Amino acid sequence: MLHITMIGCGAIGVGVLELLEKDPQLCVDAVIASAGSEDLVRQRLASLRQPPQVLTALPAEARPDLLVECAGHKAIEEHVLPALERGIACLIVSVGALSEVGLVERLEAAAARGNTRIELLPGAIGGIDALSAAKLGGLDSVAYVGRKPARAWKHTPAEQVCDLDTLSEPTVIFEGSAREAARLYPKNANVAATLSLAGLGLDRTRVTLIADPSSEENVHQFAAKGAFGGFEMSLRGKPLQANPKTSALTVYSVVRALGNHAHAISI
Ligand SMILES: NC(=O)C1=CN([C@@H]2O[C@H](COP(=O)(O)OP(=O)(O)OC[C@H]3O[C@@H](n4cnc5c(N)ncnc54)[C@H](O)[C@@H]3O)[C@@H](O)[C@H]2O)C=CC1
Ligand SMILES: O=C([O-])CC(=O)C(=O)O
Repeated sequence: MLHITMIGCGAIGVGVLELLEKDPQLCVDAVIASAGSEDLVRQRLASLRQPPQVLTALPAEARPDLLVECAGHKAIEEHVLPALERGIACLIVSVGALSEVGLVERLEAAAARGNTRIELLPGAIGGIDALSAAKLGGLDSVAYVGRKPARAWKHTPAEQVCDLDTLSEPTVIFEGSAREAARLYPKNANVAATLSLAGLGLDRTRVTLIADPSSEENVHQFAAKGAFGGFEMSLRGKPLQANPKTSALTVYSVVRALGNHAHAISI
């Protein structure tokens, strides 16, 4: 059995814990919550058969097999970097955090010192395997369009671009590089960062973000061209009820990745 510690216990975290109850080969022993939110997190976990322990940091003596981040960009600096230094393998869902200049190199250095690894999870998008394979032959262009219902852009810089409450037609709220998208939209542009890290890089991947008042789905589309040929992908994700910014597929992506570490055959 694999012993896991999870960072963050919000919409993704709770969804992952509920699904993992069905897998006897995986056990989340502890969740790391933001300081001050421990009681709220314990309430969220109360319906689980074996609720994990709630902590605010990984204890010095703890050695989980895996640490999985489902919290947000700040958790990478706060929890993932120190865990890597201690030799704990980490899975990351807040991939947009890697848009901060120098953070990729710091993560690599920490993992090297700890003799361990970091896995960036696909989350709400698919096709990362094909894109990162295509990169080996050389890519010419990768363009990504992320389209979400207007409510998913609440409390983001999109509020300075348009009035989300009265929006009547699809509106482009951002055009630019994946690095800038991930910096400005840390809860909405992780997919843009993932595609760019798998493909042409954070500065050469073009990103368009759209608020669409008539959509009920988080739609992720990308097109790639290169020596391998061409690739177009369109994924219509259902948002999680607990957080309309986040697609349900992100939960399944985390559970799949954890299962692949535990099961005899990974796919
Ligand atoms: N790669 C992908 O496709 C996607 C990635 N994400 C990332 O996942 C993150 C979490 O998503 P949700 O669960 O929907 O958000 P959420 O807001 O429902 O839950 C996040 C939880 O993490 C906790 N948290 C935040 N910072 C923390 C820290 N430093 N240490 C411990 N706990 C912390 C919060 O208190 C909250 O309970 C997002 O912020 C986003 O960065 C989200 C959707 C898709
Ligand atoms: O869950 C999604 O649809 C994608 C998302 O929020 C992100 O890319 O950060």
